[in-house]
Amino acid sequence: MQVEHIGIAVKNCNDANHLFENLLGIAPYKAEKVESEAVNTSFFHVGNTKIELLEATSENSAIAKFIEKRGEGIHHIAFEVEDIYAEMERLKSQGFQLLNEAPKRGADNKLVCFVHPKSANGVLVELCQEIRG
Ligand SMILES: CC[C@@H](C(=O)O)C(=O)SCCNC(=O)CCNC(=O)[C@H](O)C(C)(C)COP(=O)(O)OP(=O)(O)OC[C@H]1O[C@@H](n2cnc3c(N)ncnc32)[C@H](O)[C@@H]1OP(=O)(O)O
Ligand SMILES: [Co+2]
Repeated sequence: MQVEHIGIAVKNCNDANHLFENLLGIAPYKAEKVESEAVNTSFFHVGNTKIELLEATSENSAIAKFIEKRGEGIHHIAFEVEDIYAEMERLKSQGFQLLNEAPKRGADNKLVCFVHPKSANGVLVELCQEIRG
C-alpha cells in the first residue's frame, strides 16, 4: 500500500497555494472543485505522493467543521488501493467504521471511501482507487 496523498485543511486555497509553492519550490499541478464534498482542492506532487489542499466552499463542509474545531492542519491520510470494494469489505470485517456504504467519486480521477477517525486512532483515513478506462 502506498500513501496516495495527505489532505490538509486550509482556510483559503489561494493563500495556501502561495505558501506551499514557497515551501516546496514547485507549483500545484492541478486545482479541482469537488461539489459533492463542498471543497476546492489543489494538488502538489511530492516524491511519489501528493499534498492535497482543501478549502471549504460551504459551512456544512467537513473541512469547515474541522477548521472551526481544530484549526488548519493535516485532515486525512489517503492510501491507494487496487480494489476499493475488496478493501472496504476487509476493513469492515476487521471492525473499522466506514463512512460510506459505497465508494464515491473524489478528486483527481479517484473512487474514494473514508474510515471514521474514532476507529483509526484519531486519524481520518481515505481509501482511493484510480478510475480506470
Ligand atoms: C476532494 C475529495 C476527496 C479526495 O478525493 O481526496 C477528499 O479528500 S474530501 C475531504 C473532505 N471530506 C471528508 O472528510 C469526508 C469524510 N469525513 C466525514 O464524514 C466527517 O468529517 C467526520 C469524520 C465523520 C466527522 O464529522 P462529524 O461527526 O459531523 O464532525 P464532528 O466535528 O462532530 O467530529 C466528530 C469527532 O471526530 C473528530 N474529527 C473530525 N474530523 C476529523 C479528522 N479529519 N481527523 C481526526 N478527527 C476528526 C472531531 O474532532 C470530533 O471528535 P470529538 O470532539 O473528540 O468528539
Ligand atoms: Co483526500
